[in-house]
Amino acid sequence: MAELSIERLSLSFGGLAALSDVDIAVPAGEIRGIIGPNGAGKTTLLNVVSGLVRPTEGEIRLDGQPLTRLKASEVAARGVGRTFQTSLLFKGMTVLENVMAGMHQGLRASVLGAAIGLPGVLREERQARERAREALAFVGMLSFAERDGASLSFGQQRLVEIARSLVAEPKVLLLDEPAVGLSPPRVAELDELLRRIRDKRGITIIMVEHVIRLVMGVCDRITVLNSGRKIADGTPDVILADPFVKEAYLGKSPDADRA
Ligand SMILES: Nc1ncnc2c1ncn2[C@@H]1O[C@H](COP(=O)(O)OP(=O)(O)OP(=O)(O)O)[C@@H](O)[C@H]1O
Repeated sequence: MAELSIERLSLSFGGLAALSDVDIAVPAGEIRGIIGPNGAGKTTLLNVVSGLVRPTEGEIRLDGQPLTRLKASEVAARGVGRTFQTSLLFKGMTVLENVMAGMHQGLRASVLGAAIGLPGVLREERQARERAREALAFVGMLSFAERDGASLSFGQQRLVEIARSLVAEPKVLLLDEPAVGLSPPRVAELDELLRRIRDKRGITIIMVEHVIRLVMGVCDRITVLNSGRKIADGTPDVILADPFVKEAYLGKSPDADRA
């Protein structure tokens, strides 16, 4: 299990401070929620951690090793996985192939090698398939393996996207609004899936989410951002009782009771 620390992180877009001096320490094996009103900087935070955007200042460390100046592919190779707020699966590819696309470079090369019939790679390709099938079973989507990825509902695609991130065997998984498009019973299943990802796979989870019932139910701790600043950090009970949080987020946001 791995710990992730974010230290004094700041990022400005032109004159706008999207993140200001943000400190977040996520211990190994924790499920951490990141909440805040629209435009608070939550997705920007995930973009900086995953190496898609360079911070103006600050440091990000995985088990003490700096990630801050690495490219996104290098951050992924160190063990930081990611799903996106609105991403869709590749069209014209089956669900299984979509999951296989999440594997590391070496395995992807062998999948390509198998496609053009290179000797010696067929066994590896079978193993890659097996791993992808196992990840699909883990998220409860194995029966969709041979369907076209684009034919799935948005919520189902989000689950497949989680499977795709799992085949890379991340140490830390960043999830951007994984509950979007899920009905309440599916949200309850996602709650259970997140716990299994942590408990069975030993993955630390950092989740940006607006569905408050999910965040309060599954997260060990919650960090609240508002206008790029951290305004609170604590257990769900502490966050629910915090008057600043109520005012900045829970009281005002139409999303607060969306679940
Ligand atoms: N590439 C960019 N260029 C300029 N400004 C940006 C860029 N990305 C984000 N911003 C701005 O940074 C601020 C934080 O945006 P961000 O998307 O991180 O918020 P968020 O908390 O994820 O919001 P939401 O809940 O709506 O997804 C916003 O004011 C946004 O307009």
